[in-house]
Amino acid sequence: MENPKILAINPGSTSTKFAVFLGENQIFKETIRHEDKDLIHFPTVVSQLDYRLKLLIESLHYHNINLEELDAVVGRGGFLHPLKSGTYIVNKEMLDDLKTARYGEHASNLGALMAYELAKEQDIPAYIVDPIVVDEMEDVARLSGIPELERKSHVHALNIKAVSRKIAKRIGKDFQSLNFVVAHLGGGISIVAQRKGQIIDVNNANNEGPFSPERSGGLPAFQLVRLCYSGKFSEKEMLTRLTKKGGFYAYLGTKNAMEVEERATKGDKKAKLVLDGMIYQVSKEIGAMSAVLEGDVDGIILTGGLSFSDYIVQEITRKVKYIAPVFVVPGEAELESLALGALRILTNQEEARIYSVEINAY
Ligand SMILES: Nc1ncnc2c1ncn2[C@@H]1O[C@H](COP(=O)(O)OP(=O)(O)OP(=O)(O)O)[C@@H](O)[C@H]1O
Ligand SMILES: CCCC(=O)O
Repeated sequence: MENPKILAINPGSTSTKFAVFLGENQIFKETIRHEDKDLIHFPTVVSQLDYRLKLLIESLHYHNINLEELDAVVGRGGFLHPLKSGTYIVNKEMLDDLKTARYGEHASNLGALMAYELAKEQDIPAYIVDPIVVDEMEDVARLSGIPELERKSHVHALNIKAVSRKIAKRIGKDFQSLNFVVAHLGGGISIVAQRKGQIIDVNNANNEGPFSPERSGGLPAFQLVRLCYSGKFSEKEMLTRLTKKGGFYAYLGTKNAMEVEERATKGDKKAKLVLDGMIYQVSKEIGAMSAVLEGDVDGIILTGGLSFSDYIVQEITRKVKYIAPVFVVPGEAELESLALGALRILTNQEEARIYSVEINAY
C-alpha cells in the first residue's frame, strides 16, 4: 500500500494528542486538553473512553477529516503483559486486559481501546507500537534483593526507540549496531541502557531512579516502610505521593520545570537545590547505565520535555560527557513513532505481532 492514511492517537493523563499522516508526512495534528474537573468524575481510566472518543471525533469532523479515508488507526500502548518491542495488532485478548486494567491503570491504556473503536467502524486494522511494557531486560537486571519484588521494565519505549533511530541515522549507522544510554526526561523519567537496539535495563519510571517533576523516584527503603506504617497515609495516598505528588511537586508545589528554573534564576535557593538535585540524580543514573554497557557507549541521548531546558542539558552534559558524546532530542516524537510503526506494517517492511500472554511470556 502506497502512502496510507493513518490516524495516530496518544492519550495522556491531561491530554489526548492525535495526528493524521499520509505515509510518513503529518498532515494534521491536534491536542485536546483535559482539565482535572473534566476527568475527576471518572472512577477509572477506561471509563473515560466514550468521553475522549466523542471529543476526538468532534474535532476530526470540525477539521473535515473523513474517517472513511483512513487505512489504519494506531494508539499508544499501555500496561499489558511484558512484550517484545514492535507493532501489535489490537486483538480481543489485549482489549480484555486493558478493559480490566489487569496490569495496572495508565492513560495510555486508552490508546488501543480508542484505536479499536474507530477502526472497527471502517473495517480497517488497529495497532499499538512499543507500549510502556516493552521488556528486553536481561535476567540479571530483574533481581531486586527480595525475591518477591522483581524489577520490572516500565519505560517510555516509544520515544526512546524513536530518538535512538533518529540519532543512529544522524551518525550514519544502523540503530541495531549501536549502544546508547537514553534518558527520557519528562513528567516521569526513564533512563535506559540500550545494547544494539535492546533495552537491557531501565529504572522503572514509577519506582526507581531519579526524582522527576512529579515522581519520587527511588526512596530510602527503610524509611519508606516506616512512613507507610505510620498510620498517616492510606495505600492509595502513598502511591499518589510517589507517582503524582513526588519530586519537584513535593518540594516546591509545582511540576513545571520552567517555573522551577525561573525561581532558581531569581535567587530561590530551595528551587536551585531541587533542580540541581534532579540533575545530580539523572547524571548518576546515566553513569549506572553506562556501567551496565561496560563503558562501551556510542552516545548518551537526552530527550523529553526537560531537554528543552538549556540549563538542565548543560549541567547533565558537563557531568556525563566524559562517558560518550551527548545528543539532545528535546520533547517527544510519539505520534510520529506510532504512525511509522503502523506504516512499517502497511508497507510490508515488518509483520504485525500478535498479543498473547502465552506467546510473549517471559
Ligand atoms: N522549554 C522548557 N524548558 C524547561 N522545561 C520544560 C520546557 N518545556 C517543557 N518543560 C518541562 O518538561 C516537563 C514535562 O515533560 P513532558 O512534556 O515530556 O512530559 P509528559 O509528556 O507530561 O510526561 P511523560 O514524558 O512522563 O510521558 C515539565 O516539567 C515541563 O515544565
Ligand atoms: C512507564 C512509562 C510511562 C510513564 O511512566 O508514564
